[in-house]
Amino acid sequence: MTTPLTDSLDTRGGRRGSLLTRLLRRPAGAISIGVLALIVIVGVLAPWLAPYDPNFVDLSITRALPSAEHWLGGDTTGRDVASRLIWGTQVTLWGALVAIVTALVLGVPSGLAAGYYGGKTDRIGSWISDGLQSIPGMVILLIVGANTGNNFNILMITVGVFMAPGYFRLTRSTVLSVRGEAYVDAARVAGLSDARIMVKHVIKQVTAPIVIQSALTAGMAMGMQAGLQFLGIGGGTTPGWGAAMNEGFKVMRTDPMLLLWPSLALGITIAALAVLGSTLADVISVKTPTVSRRDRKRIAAANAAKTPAGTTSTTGSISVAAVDSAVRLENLRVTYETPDGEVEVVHGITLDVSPGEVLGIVGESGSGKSQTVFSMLDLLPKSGAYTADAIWIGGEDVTTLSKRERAELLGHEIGYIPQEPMTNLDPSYTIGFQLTEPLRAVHGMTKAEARERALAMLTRVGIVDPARVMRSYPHELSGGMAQRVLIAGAISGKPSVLVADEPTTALDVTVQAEVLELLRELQQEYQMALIIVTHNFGVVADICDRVVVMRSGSIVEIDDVAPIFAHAENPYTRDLIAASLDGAESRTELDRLAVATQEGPR
Ligand SMILES: Nc1ncnc2c1ncn2[C@@H]1O[C@H](COP(=O)(O)OP(=O)(O)OP(=O)(O)O)[C@@H](O)[C@H]1O
Repeated sequence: MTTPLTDSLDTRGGRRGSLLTRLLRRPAGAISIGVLALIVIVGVLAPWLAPYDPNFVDLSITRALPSAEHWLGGDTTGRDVASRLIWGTQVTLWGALVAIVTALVLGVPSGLAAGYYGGKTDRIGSWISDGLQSIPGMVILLIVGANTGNNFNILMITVGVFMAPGYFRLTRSTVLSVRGEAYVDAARVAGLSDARIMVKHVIKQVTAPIVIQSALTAGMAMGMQAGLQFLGIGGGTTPGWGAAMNEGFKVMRTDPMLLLWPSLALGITIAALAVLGSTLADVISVKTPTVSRRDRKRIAAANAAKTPAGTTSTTGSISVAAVDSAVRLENLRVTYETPDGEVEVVHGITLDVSPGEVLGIVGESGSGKSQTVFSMLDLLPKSGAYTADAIWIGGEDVTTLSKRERAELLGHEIGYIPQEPMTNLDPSYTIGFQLTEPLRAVHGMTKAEARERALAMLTRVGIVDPARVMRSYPHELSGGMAQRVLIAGAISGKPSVLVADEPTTALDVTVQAEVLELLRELQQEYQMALIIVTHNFGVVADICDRVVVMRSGSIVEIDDVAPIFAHAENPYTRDLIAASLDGAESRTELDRLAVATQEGPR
């Protein structure tokens, strides 16, 4: 049976032009960009625009007033003020660029590593960053200046070093928030390497705050540079604006214009950078795509619907030989480091899944279902750890493999379908990119091959207009469509085991039935072993061959579905069945609802 598509494209939002276009639409953005563009043009074209050599002395124009030959007059030693100001633009911009590039090169990669890897990397990075911030920068600059003959470039690199902690902290905190996003875990599950995830899914989120920070940092770097030159450090023969301010300051009473021109140039540039920074912040935050309110409500309602309960005991079952199992866990234990010490949350469970079998892992919230599958996928968070006598996947004990070899199984041997489809898709990329990226990076397909496979998979999971969906962003899809997209992604690598963690919990009731039907069809078509984590015995009744019942980190019962429903041995299983089926729509009821939805007006 083919699965009809009942979800519709939600076309809210969409693209609103490039960043530059959106900036230019705002008066503050247009003015600041215009001013800065003019300053950059003056700086770059200084050799052609400046009418005189900035250091050429013509005593006849000493303290001369503005004239047709010397637009801003002459300074106290007979040099052309306009030429020095124009060359000063180039020097000031260059100094700011050196400082920003230094700060970026030091701060961003270290912030990325600290946020992404955490642990020791984070601690060391944070110590260095805090240490740098506690050192009085000006004292170090004076020492560096004294020891390098006031070398301008070295001084600006030093300024950049002291600005690096700003980038480090910004990048680290942005990465920490992105790192927890489900779509980053989804990218790992799809088999992408850390480096690729960092480049494609993390750096993109960090770019916007860094651009804003750079606009503000440029102003600060110019201010520091001018301050140093004002103190007579790092000026040399280079006529920077700060050096010009120093000279003007000395004759402020008699020739105030000599102080006014460089101060104006510096003030206008820093103000334009500050305005650009805040407009950028506005524009970028407006653009960020988000999950629609309807989908947020749906996800929140589904999460709230989960119910708790409580008991213990441990059992295991081996139905086939290890090498013949699609998956077999032997004596799996999962522990977490907590402030109160180590806590064991899965207590030595043993279970197996045969090729082509659908196994349900059922239990109340907190019973250890997710920890069990995360251990299987090697995706426990950093504070968690597992031990097992063996974990067999595809006839191989994967506990003997390295972390990297384990990661290579993801996307190839094991596919994963998450609980909340929306949060598992990166809002910054089109569906097409997110489907083709693992196919190209993990399966080595060409762009065309990956696109063809992705289109075929989308068609297979019941998406009626796959080309259009490929061009869409996640926020343009409904929850059901997003889940179909994730299913398409999970099976596109043709895994032999598919793990689905509460795949229907976040979906509308009518869509739940369709998605379960689709999973069953795909499992039979591809002859995959399907492990389905659920708290709902209704799902078990619909789709599973065998069921593992978990409670408080232990298995209380394992059996085929029919005998479990007919005469479950454990009272907890019987309670769970009663609780799940009471008030939950039966398969027939779900089918009836789905048919009514397809037939009736939408
Ligand atoms: N990061 C963590 N630190 C400490 N304990 C944790 C952590 N994550 C999970 N646990 C504990 O592990 C136990 C099992 O959690 P698990 O997520 O496997 O439950 P579950 O059965 O999948 O429930 P749910 O259906 O709510 O996801 C719970 O008691 C939970 O509190």
